[in-house]
Amino acid sequence: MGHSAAVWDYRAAIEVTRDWNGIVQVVLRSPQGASARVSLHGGQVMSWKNNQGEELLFTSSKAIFKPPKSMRGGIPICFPQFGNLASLEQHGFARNKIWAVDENPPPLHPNDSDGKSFIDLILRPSAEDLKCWPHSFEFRLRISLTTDGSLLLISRIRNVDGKPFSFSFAYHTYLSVSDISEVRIEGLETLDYLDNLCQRELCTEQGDALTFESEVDRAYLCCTNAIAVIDHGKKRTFVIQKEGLPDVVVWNPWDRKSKSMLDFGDEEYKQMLCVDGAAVEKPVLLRPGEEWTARLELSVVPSSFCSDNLDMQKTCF
Ligand SMILES: O=P(O)(O)OC[C@H]1O[C@@H](O)[C@H](O)[C@@H](O)[C@@H]1O
Repeated sequence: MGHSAAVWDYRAAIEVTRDWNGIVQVVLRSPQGASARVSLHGGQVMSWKNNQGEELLFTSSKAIFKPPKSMRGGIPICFPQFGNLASLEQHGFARNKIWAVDENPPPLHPNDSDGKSFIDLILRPSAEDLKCWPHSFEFRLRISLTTDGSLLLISRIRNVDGKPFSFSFAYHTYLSVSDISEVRIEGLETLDYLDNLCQRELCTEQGDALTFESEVDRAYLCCTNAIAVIDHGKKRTFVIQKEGLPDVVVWNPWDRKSKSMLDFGDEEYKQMLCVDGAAVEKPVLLRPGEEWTARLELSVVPSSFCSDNLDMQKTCF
């Protein structure tokens, strides 16, 4: 694979399996026992477990694991469209496609290589994709698990076309929580958001922290680079750090919408919360030959964690 074993032992850190549909899944492991499972279907992270083997991502008990639909849970990739605002299918086609493994990926940055297991997945448009979205691109998704069990997703999208194109994007992250009533998000206070439940009306977050007592479907704009999802029930905090992703989408379907989704249990809204690092408000414009990078790092710390520790730098002004 072109890497020295001291830096990265591909065979020791990665296991390749197949799911019920014969689709390749890749398991990354950290030396301390954390793991992440990634499917070539959608380039989707299906599972992320901490050193104690506890699952950190939500998967619906009614999830359908059959292409071409993406599975309800984990981290689907929304590209080249987020939501249903343009002509493509909801959240774009990337989450429904079979990605390829790059067997010879570019090496990790020397400062970034210590103990990480990683896999590079590639998506290029098929002839069918080009009919509905006529833009040639190469999407490289690097999924890494650090020694301490953090999950790092780096997307590199390159315009390999002769003309510019624009897109929107999200890491649609289904976090597993103890009970939604025990959860709060810090880092979104005072921010403007588009409320998808009110025709994308522009509102401003008023509370000290975001808590949940009904359906929420919002795109927070110009967010800080780090936010915290504090789960009092599990006494743990997800720290979400992002680069190149100005927006954060927060979604919980609550009871009524849950009942309308075939691949979601009626009560499962209590155990999940989607918090997506995203670029949705202003489409990303890529000129021929240009590349766009978006980085998301998810880690978990004990609940004594204080949000003062977060790097609250703005990503846009
Ligand atoms: O059912 P889907 O296509 O996976 O989408 C689920 C939800 O995804 C969220 O990110 C959107 O903001 C919601 O509007 C949407 O309902």
